[in-house]
Amino acid sequence: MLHTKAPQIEEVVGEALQKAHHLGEPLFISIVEHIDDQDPFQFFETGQHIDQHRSFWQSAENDLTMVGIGKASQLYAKSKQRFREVQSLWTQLQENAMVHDDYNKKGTGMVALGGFSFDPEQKEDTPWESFPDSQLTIPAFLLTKVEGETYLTINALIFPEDHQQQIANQIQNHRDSLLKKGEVTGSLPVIEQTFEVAPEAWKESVKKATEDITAGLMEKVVLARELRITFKENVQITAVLKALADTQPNSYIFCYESEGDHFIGATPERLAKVEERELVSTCLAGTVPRGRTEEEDFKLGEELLGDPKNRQEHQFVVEMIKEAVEACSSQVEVPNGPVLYPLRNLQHLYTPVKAVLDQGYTLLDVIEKLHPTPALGGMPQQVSVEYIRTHETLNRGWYAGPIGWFDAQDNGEFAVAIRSALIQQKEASLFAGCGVVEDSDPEAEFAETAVKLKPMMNVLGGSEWDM
Ligand SMILES: C=C(O[C@@H]1C=C(C(=O)O)C=C[C@H]1O)C(=O)O
Ligand SMILES: [Mg+2]
Repeated sequence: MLHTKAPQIEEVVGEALQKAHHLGEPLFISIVEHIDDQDPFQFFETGQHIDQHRSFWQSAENDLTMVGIGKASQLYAKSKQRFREVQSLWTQLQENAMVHDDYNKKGTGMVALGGFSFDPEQKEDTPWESFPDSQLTIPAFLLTKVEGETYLTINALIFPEDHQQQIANQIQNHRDSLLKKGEVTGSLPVIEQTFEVAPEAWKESVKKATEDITAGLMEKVVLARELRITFKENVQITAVLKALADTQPNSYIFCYESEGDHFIGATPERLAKVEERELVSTCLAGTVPRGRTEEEDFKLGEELLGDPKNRQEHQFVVEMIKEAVEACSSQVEVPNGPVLYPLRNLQHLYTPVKAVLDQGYTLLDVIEKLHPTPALGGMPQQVSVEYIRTHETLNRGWYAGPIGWFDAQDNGEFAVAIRSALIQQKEASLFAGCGVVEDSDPEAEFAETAVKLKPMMNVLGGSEWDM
């Protein structure tokens, strides 16, 4: 990879064309510029006129926002080896790339954004036809807000037969229209109908799972259920996204647009983050609602910390993550017990795991080892995933799968896509699951999933909705 100063787009395209001719194959170009402050939601909104393939990511710590418009290239892999395949496609793409970047900030330049489905062995497509087993996009235009500064990356794949002027003009025009100032004006949707998919059968399945656990089949399994909504009109996605960001602190705000469908959510759960080889993973499992008063809130939190059933749910996650992290890193630090992680509608048990990633491993290697953790699959991993495949009637698609990004400097972060919805024009499917252990009570687990649906319901016109 070649690093030089950011020159005129036309010059870069010309230079890339010459090289592409010489090589007889396409060449990837990436140009990073420092720009004036730009509203990411407006950028996302304007981007729909350029390509209906967009992505949005805001970290839970709110220190990194990225908005991708269009696709300069994509990484796909279908097999069980999908994480490795994506990694090797990524390495290949970087070999033939010309990068013009004066800043070298994380999340700028060549960045891949996207995700993976929960279970690549799930045969059913509906309703996830637009979201393949893995889809990572290197956007044509990427807005990055990091360390209080704003950057725009232009990425393009230049083919030997391309026309210099035409390509340069097109890039320049799109760039200029994306950076025009304006307001996001859309409104939140109005619900026509909500439909809870088979609640009684779901409670039965929780009961059956507790029996199977008692019989020794496994120790924990996460079972999810679905809520379907129809709206009066097509959902205005930017308004929903902005409302999520406004109402869900301490959460990753994400949206992936693929062939007109949107997968959107506000998840609190980090899977793994790597920055300059420092690895952080997170154990998040065990749940109670927030209290209506400060007193009630405190009481609920204390009860959660002392509750054996929730502690057990959590402990399985800690054990598995610790083992997976130890397999690829050193100096692993795990606190002795969990603390509370407060969200707007619920509070969880939280244990961070820190380590230094060993040479030779990448973020995707870590994701491969971790996914799915017992927070989304169960314990043991293989048995619980198969149990979900056979007993859960919904198709998880990207729900509970790893979503995130990585850049060419091996920085990156993945979260698990919970507290989320698949939105298809006037329809939405919301998903929520819970960790079932031996002492789980079906009614209580049902109530827990209802609270987990709240963050999405509240921004989808369901503010009156209560369990
Ligand atoms: C599966 C979900 O959440 C997971 C299950 C939790 C639990 O059962 O206590 C808590 C956090 C997540 O690990 C979901 O929100 O859909
Ligand atoms: Mg739970």
